[in-house]
Order: sequence, then C-alpha cells, then structure tokens
Amino acid sequence: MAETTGIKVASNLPIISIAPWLNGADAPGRLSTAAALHAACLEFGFFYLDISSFVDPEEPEELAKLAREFFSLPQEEKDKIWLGHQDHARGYARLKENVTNGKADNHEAIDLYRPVEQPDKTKPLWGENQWPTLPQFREKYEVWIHKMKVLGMAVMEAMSVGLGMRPDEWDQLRTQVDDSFWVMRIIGYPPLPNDEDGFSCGAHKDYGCLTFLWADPTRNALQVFLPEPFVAVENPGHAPVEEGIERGAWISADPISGCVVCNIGEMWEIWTQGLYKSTLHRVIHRGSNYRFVSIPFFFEPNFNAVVAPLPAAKRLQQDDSQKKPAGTYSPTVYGDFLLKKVGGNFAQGKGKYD
Ligand SMILES: N=C(N)NCCCC[C@H](N)C(=O)O
Ligand SMILES: O=C(O)CCC(=O)C(=O)O
Ligand SMILES: [Fe+2]
Repeated sequence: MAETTGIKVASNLPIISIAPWLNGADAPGRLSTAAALHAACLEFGFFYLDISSFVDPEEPEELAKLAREFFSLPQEEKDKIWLGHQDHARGYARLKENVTNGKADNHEAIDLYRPVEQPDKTKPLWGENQWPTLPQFREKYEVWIHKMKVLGMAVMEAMSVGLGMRPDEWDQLRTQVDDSFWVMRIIGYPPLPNDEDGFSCGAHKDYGCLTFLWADPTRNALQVFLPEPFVAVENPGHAPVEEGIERGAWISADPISGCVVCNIGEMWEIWTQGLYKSTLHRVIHRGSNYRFVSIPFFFEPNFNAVVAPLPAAKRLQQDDSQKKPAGTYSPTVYGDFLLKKVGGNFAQGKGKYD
C-alpha cells in the first residue's frame, strides 16, 4: 500500500492515531493508519502519534513529577546512581556530561536500557540499570516501559503494512525487533543562559527504529529539521506537500496533549534504503522555566539483529512513481552500531569506548 492518504497536519506535523492497531479495530481503520504512517515517513520522518486510547494523560504527568523530584535532589544524591558506577551508559549523567557533535549538551538525564541476563559492568552497555530510590519511581516507569514496548510492536507492524510488506515478510522483520534493546532517557533541561551559545541537546538522528517522546508542555524547545521535499517536485502523483510548512528549515515540534512525538531512527533508513528519512533534531531551551522533563523511549531492534534493506522497500524503489534514488546501505548489526554511537556520547576526546 503505497498510496498516501489520511495525513492531518497540525502544529506543522501530521497527527496519526494508532488506536486501530492497539484496540483491534476494523481493517479500514488499520489501513488508513498504515497509509498515514507511510506518508509521514516518506515526507517528514517525524510525526505525532495519538496514544490517548492507550495512555491516560495523568500517567506521563505522574512520571514527570517523579523525574522533577529526582532532579531537585542534591547533587550528591543524584550522583549515587551516576553512570560511572556501572558501564558508563546506564545511570545518571550529570549536566553537560552528554556530548553531541563534540559539544557538551545542557541537560542531565537518567539513561536506562533493556536489562541483560548476565550483567558485567566492565563490558560496554552490559551493566545494570540504576534506579532512583524514590518511592514508586521504578514501579511507575516500568509500567511505562511495558506500554512503550507494546506501542513499538504495534507501530512496527502498522509500518510494515504501510510499506507494502506481506504478512510473511512482517513475520521475518518481527524477529528483528521482538526482543527490543530499548533505551529510555529521563531528561532534565535547565534553560540555556541567554548569553551562552550551545545546545540543550545538539543536532542528531536517533539510532534505531522508533522514538516515542513525551515532553512537558514547554514550547520551542524541540526542533526538527525538514529537508527540502523531493517528492512534491519530482513525483506529481504523490501526496502534496502541505501548504504552510516551511522546508529546508528547523521547525518546532511542540508537545500535543494525548500524543507522543515519534521519529524514526537510522535503522529505518537502512531497511528502506533511504526512502524513509531519519530526521535531524535538536533541543534549544531558553527562557525562564526549568524545562524539567522529557522522556524519550527508544524502541530499537534486538541487539543482534542484522538490519538490511527490505524486499518491500526495493519493490517500492523500482516502482515508477517513486523517483527517489536508492542509497547504498550495507547490512548493519544493530548492537555494533549502538556501541559506536554510545561511545561518542561522552567523547570530548575521552570517550570510554573509542
Ligand atoms: N539513543 C539515542 N537516540 N539517544 C540520542 C542521544 C542523542 C545525542 C547523542 N549525544 C548523540 O551524539 O547522538
Ligand atoms: O528531549 C527532547 O525533546 C529530545 C531528546 C532527544 O532527541 C534524544 O534524547 O534523542
Ligand atoms: Fe533524539
């Protein structure tokens, strides 16, 4: 199904309801969501997922409250779960400890990863998660993790249909993501001083499949880079590019209640030979309020998944109506790719995994 109907644009990016894929709805509802995902991934690589049928709005609010409590603790309390006590990836990262494009990010965070069976903190990424001891913290976040994993599988399956994959092809792809090496970050952003350049989080693409970002209602913090459209110019049969959307520019992706911001990671670029874009994004938070919290959940492939261009994407690339030239993408083991990326996250010339 390569047609592109059903895109609704609000706050500049499409809003897509995942309800049909979570609530056992009828086939037409599912197909329309799948088509909308396909269109959004071709054109933007970034969209809003309406998850209000699945998540009570109080749930993430509750998580944000717990996160604020943690970030308000004295530094020495937070340092008790510092990532240096484990594998240098799992745990609390101090303000400016994360690095993007060689520059320190103006945020602090707790990073959590899928637990592994035989933890070994001397092995990159293979340590144990470190949780704050605040009452209910871990319990509440574990409920969220569970939900985001369910959401991840649902969106992946819907995307497989949107891309035109047959059920047997989905069965195959499913084995690459059914034991997701997920990541969750709980991020606190103090405002950047007005007289200081820099980023709250520098421009980057996400690494894996799907990012589901919940953020508190602070505006103008998260920005997405929308490249010039190739589709509207070169493919008149394709979905029109909505008027009023500025391309070749950074636009704000402000939070919308009942939705998470969703973007696709670099593995989708490989699976589709570049047909789906993994979009650059960054955070610049100025202003007076401590933008306390964003909670990105990264639904990723299995650690050992070998990610390679999908036959369905090749079929689409050969289709006359798809004029975008295929990029060259070699098969990539997700875990190897991740290790390289995480190494760079602390590398101001002293990355642990370099
Ligand atoms: N797991 C993900 N996607 N984390 C994204 C972090 C992006 C910033 C990171 N310092 C970087 O340089 O990539
Ligand atoms: O906090 C945000 O709004 C985005 C964070 C982000 O892009 C990331 O951690 O990968
Ligand atoms: Fe990101």
